[in-house]
Amino acid sequence: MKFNIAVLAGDGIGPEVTEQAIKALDAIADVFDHSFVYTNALVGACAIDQTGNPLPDETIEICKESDAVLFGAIGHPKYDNDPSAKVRPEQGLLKLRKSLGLFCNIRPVKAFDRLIDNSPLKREIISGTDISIYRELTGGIYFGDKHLSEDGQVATDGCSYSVEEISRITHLAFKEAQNRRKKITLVDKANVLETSRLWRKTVTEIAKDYADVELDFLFVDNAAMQMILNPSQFDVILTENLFGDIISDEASVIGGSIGLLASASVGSTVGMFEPIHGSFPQATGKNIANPLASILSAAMMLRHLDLHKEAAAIENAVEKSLELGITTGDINPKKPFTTAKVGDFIADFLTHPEDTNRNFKNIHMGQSTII
Ligand SMILES: NC(=O)C1=CN([C@@H]2O[C@H](COP(=O)(O)OP(=O)(O)OC[C@H]3O[C@@H](n4cnc5c(N)ncnc54)[C@H](O)[C@@H]3O)[C@@H](O)[C@H]2O)C=CC1
Ligand SMILES: CC(C)CC(=O)C(=O)O
Ligand SMILES: [Mg+2]
Repeated sequence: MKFNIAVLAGDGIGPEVTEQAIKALDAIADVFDHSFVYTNALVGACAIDQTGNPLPDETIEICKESDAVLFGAIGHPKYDNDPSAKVRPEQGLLKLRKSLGLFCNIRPVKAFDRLIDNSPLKREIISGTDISIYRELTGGIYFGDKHLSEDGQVATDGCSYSVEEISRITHLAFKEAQNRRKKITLVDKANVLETSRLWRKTVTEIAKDYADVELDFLFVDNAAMQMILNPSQFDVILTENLFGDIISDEASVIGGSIGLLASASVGSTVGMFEPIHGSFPQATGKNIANPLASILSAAMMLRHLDLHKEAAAIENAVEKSLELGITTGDINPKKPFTTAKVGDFIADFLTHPEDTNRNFKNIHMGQSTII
């Protein structure tokens, strides 16, 4: 089958990790006789540099006309270090999510068996952890009215949620829980925030339609602690935009590195598939960033396109790279492989899964493998 994929590689390590995901997709196309047609488009700091706009209209059009969007990362220190910058790369990502109606961001968090001892958390604490975080993505404080007083002394960010915004992601989260261990934890701050109280009320109402799913509530401060103390208690976590952003970076410690955490952003139109990490500016161009989050995001994209065998093949290849230690320095500091070599291994394993000797030979060929 033929699929049109919009590729928004973005800034920093975005292009390097996205290139590895495309190697994996090309290998899948070979093995399963598909055709992926890629259209590159600008977003973020590189889009500002070239057009003055972090999200050119053309990018939105390309995404809307595609079957799926593969996103890298955006962000650049020249904006992070300039609080008065009027145009920022992050505005491009937020507007993109809004324009494509991507209200639901799904972030799976797993303790990979092979990596359990890489986590700073104890084996007995993280063992068996398998969480699906449902983060609301197009509402809340990231999208509220912003204001800075004329004298620059007071800044305001508004946070609002409607019943409709809460309901649509809540239904998706309950359906996911029905296919998993049938438990949802709503993470909020309902002891303080009006928006959180609306979340509790709305989610409690909707829960009546899903009698087989257990619903519980946790304040976000306690949830942050529970994520470290006892993460395997969680099945599906449902939460608003800001809390989901923070708690999922925290949860990445369980897997051993944020460089492993993939995500799917879905909603009313085309889906977008993106690692949860940012542009990791310190690593730009160094060939050291972990590409597995991007590769696993491509696997989530394939699942969304109903290509389940293909997605499983990528996940299996990632497991193999972890098993053999063909991984970057964040999880393999003693003998790190480069970003590109990890991508080469995954692609080669996908096309020749029975021939580990060949896979090894391929990644040891050419320029030095180990940094
Ligand atoms: N979705 C996106 O495009 C996001 C963009 N950002 C932007 O990225 C820029 C940098 O932000 P930071 O807060 O430093 O977050 P970041 O996620 O880029 O990096 C934080 C730390 O995570 C680790 N890390 C991240 N990606 C990794 C990878 N692939 N392999 C190995 N280690 C990895 C590194 O230790 C890094 O110092 C900022 O401009 C920010 O606004 C931040 C988060 C998400
Ligand atoms: C840069 C933000 C807009 C995005 C972010 O941190 C995220 O989606 O995880
Ligand atoms: Mg984030």
